[in-house]
Amino acid sequence: MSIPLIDLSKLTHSSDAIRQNEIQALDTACREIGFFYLVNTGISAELMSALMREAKRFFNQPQAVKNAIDIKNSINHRGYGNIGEEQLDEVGHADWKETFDMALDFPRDHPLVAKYPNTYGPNQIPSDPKTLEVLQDYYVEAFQVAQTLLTAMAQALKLEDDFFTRCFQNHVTVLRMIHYPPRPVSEHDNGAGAHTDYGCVTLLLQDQVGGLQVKNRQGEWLDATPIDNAIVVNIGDLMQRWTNDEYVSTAHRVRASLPDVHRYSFPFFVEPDYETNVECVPSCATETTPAKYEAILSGDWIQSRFDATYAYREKV
Ligand SMILES: O=C(O)CCC(=O)C(=O)O
Ligand SMILES: [Fe+2]
Repeated sequence: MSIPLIDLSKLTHSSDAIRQNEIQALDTACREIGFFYLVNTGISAELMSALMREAKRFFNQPQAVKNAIDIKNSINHRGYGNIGEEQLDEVGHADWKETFDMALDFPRDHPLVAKYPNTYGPNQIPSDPKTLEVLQDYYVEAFQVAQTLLTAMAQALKLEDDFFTRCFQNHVTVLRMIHYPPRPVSEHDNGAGAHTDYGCVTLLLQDQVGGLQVKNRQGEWLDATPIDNAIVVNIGDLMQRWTNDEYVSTAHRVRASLPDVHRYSFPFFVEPDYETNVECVPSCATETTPAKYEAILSGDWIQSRFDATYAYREKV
């Protein structure tokens, strides 16, 4: 089985036949592999390359400048993460990558910050205003893509159109920049260890270097070879739980960079409001397959995954 391709523009097409056909293809992809390429996203090639350019500039700054916004100083997980700070595969080795995370910025006096200080709060921002502007523009456009996708998924699952999107009033969607620098020769070869994502869906923009691999149901690692201007989408654990395991959250990893190659990627982790009650969607439970999981608040789930340092276990 290979990684299917979905055309976002067809998911909202005025022709019923074209739209239904694409929603069906999306549904099949979510059930069978939990990964697909998304094309015609509406995000301009210019914005994608601007993001790539700003990431290079950001990570190329002196270490002290990046450390000034170290994620370790943010209780709500925003800012810069140095090489070795994250290990996605508990049986492997720390990931050879540096990161930057941002989400919606909530002022410290916002009631949600008082209630959930580890989830909501201010960003730690890059000092260059151009970098921030591009990150914010991309965040807005990627979020539009996410809303279209989540609407189509609701339609595929025979739910109200806004079943998922209405849970994004105070959402905690994270835009991450990742830099996989050239690495010294070592027997420890992961760029990012095998893991599943813990949120709803992830939209990943990657450069042309390659290295992302997806484990299919046969247990084979497939290369998610870069396609120009396409975004790689995958289902996360929260969506798998929400759909009673109908939609699958699939293990993936990034092979180590080559000794002289830099790789950049931009996951957009789409995660609903903390207080979203995640319980089996009505169309995914039947008499023969009743709901498998207790209802849980989305934020409690995400936090439990954060807290279990090495919990990003490969499941497939
Ligand atoms: O860099 C990539 O291609 C994938 C990164 C990833 O899977 C993650 O950060 O969850
Ligand atoms: Fe991932």
